Amino acid sequence: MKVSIIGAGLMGHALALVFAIGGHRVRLTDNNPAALARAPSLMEKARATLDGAGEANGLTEAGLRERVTLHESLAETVADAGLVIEAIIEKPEVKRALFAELDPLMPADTILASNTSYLDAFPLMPPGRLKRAILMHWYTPPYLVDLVDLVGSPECAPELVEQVAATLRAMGKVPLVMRRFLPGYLANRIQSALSGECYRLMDEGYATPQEIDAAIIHGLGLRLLLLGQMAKADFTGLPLSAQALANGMYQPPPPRRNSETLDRALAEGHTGVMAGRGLYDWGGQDPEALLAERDRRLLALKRAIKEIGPMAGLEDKKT
Ligand SMILES: NC(=O)C1=CN([C@@H]2O[C@H](COP(=O)(O)OP(=O)(O)OC[C@H]3O[C@@H](n4cnc5c(N)ncnc54)[C@H](O)[C@@H]3O)[C@@H](O)[C@H]2O)C=CC1
Ligand SMILES: O=C(O)[C@@H](O)C(=O)[C@H](O)[C@@H](O)CO
Repeated sequence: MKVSIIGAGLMGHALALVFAIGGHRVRLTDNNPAALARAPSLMEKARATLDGAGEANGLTEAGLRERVTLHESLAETVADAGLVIEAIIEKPEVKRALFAELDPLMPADTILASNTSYLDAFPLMPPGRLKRAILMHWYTPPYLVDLVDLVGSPECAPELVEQVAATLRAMGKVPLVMRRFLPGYLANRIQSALSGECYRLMDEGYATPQEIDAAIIHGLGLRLLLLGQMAKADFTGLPLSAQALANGMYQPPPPRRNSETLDRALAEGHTGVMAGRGLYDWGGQDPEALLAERDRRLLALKRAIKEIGPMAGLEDKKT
């Protein structure tokens, strides 16, 4: 399939690699030339890491350069595209403007997808595109995290969503088709609840980022990988779960649209790994080296999980 990706940032470049590994031809664009220019190095670094673990599906460096081409022109990027994936900044009006710009440039039967984390992108799209419009939300890094949230627009036939899901399964991904739009899908909603509590704990001085992550890594993480949260409740015993709810001792933080901890970090330019510092100080380590180290460890963990097999979730793994 001819796949066009708009946005070559943290997600866009990685999605281009995912589809190239899946055997598709990819055209990638970005309205920031520097971001577009950086994409090949980021993709090759990740490809080499995957290849080192036998997870690149035989895609060579030369093959990557051949399968993923960079384009400055939006028209060139989406000409005769079967699937266009929008992976630009999470700002509704910027997405709306892009969809309007794309509309006359794409073939009538192109499937238009958005990688939005939370937005209802369908009202941002031209009405004539909605019959073939979906939300296709990936998790970073998408070449390692297999979950892909899929939501068809209210006008999109379920058969088309299933066709996209089948394409993703053929790429080894795990599409989770939602019956209707819900901001944040499943995993992002759970992650948002978790993040909301983490920001409260930091903002109110209860914990540092390192303490929070230690609690998750040494407390919650192991069981989540094997049982998720619902099967874990079964092992805990549902009476306790119900009693804990009834006791009402845990009150989630009131919904807020900012975090002082995040605001302070951003004000100091600490935007994350790509800037060398976020909530952690990464000691000026090369971002691409950090991403590669993350990927190497995730690959080893993913292999172990696959060998052990989860005891919960959609497939019958309760062995
Ligand atoms: N960062 C993450 O972990 C994840 C992000 N997402 C979603 O994916 C989308 C992209 O996120 P990131 O890759 O993190 O952002 P990013 O900021 O790393 O990349 C966005 C790219 O889009 C480009 N761009 C902005 N406006 C454009 C336009 N009009 N035309 C062409 N290019 C344009 C920017 O130059 C930038 O390079 C967002 O909707 C985000 O919510 C989804 C899953 C995970
Ligand atoms: O974690 C991910 O990769 C995805 O859930 C995302 O959409 C983004 O990280 C988002 O949750 C950030 O708020």
